[in-house]
Amino acid sequence: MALTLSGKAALVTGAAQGLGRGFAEILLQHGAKVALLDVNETAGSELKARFDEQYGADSTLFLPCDVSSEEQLTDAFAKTFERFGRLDIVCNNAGIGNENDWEKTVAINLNAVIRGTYLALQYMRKENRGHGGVIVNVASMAGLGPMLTNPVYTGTKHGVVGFSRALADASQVCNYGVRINILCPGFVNTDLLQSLTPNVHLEDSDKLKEEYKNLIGVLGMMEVQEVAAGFLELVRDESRNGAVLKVNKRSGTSFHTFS
Ligand SMILES: NC(=O)C1=CN([C@@H]2O[C@H](COP(=O)(O)OP(=O)(O)OC[C@H]3O[C@@H](n4cnc5c(N)ncnc54)[C@H](O)[C@@H]3O)[C@@H](O)[C@H]2O)C=CC1
Ligand SMILES: CCCCCC(=O)/C=C/C=C\C/C=C\C/C=C\CCCC(=O)O
Repeated sequence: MALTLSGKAALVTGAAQGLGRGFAEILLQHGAKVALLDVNETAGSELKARFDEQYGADSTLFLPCDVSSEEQLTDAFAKTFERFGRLDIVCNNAGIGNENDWEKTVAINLNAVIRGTYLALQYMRKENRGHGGVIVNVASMAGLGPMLTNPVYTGTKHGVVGFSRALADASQVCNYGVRINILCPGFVNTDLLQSLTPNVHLEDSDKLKEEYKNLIGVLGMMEVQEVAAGFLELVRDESRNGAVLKVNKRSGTSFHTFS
């Protein structure tokens, strides 16, 4: 069965640009209302203005939010529920790749995904006030195998995969009425890839840079829309819980594979 998105309310973190923006837009195109959370207030406000023209001002809400702040994330969930009167879809997407400030990377990529998932359950679980729903946690193919230039990033993404799979099974056993799925893209053409800097904790960065280039050669480079289609599948396919969807590209075609 495919979930109907019209009349549903969603929350997407890191929504101002890149993949988060693509996920928010595909939800809007299918009739959902979307709370856009991002730490970048300028980009978030500009996007909200653009979405107002295309989808109407009532369809979105921009909430400035640093997901690594417990107070800000909790407040953003409360404001979303207050505004839309319900919460059905949550995408924990915000992520960074800073290996040098690795504590910040763990705080955003893993701790905030855990907190965002628990907050989502609080609002969506059927035995609370919720209608049930779906959570999509954005990991990476680096959540399934090693990315040599980015060991901390790799660790956080493996953490997202393991945490989300365990909770998906718990949700099923305990009848929460909430599906939890995991999206693992390969390389996508966004600003994140421009933010890679040499890792001060590692030596011989030239060899690692070579590895990185080779990996892009093997996995290819995707555009946001190709990944957004996979995201939509995880949201809409009601038979999917605990699904890990790999999206990558070869010979110009993007592949969706469940593992
Ligand atoms: N671009 C790629 O090749 C891939 C990206 N991913 C994952 O996709 C997710 C999105 O990445 P991209 O769109 O590529 O990156 P991006 O850098 O283009 O966008 C990330 C967004 O998150 C926001 N953000 C960063 N820190 C935040 C915080 N503390 N609180 C709230 N918002 C924050 C940024 O302001 C930005 O709008 C990340 O989790 C990333 O790890 C996964 C696989 C591949
Ligand atoms: C911080 C740098 C930006 C990284 C963006 C990103 O997440 C890209 C990931 C691309 C590939 C992942 C790298 C290594 C994983 C290697 C093999 C995984 C294969 C696992 C499998 O097929 O099951």
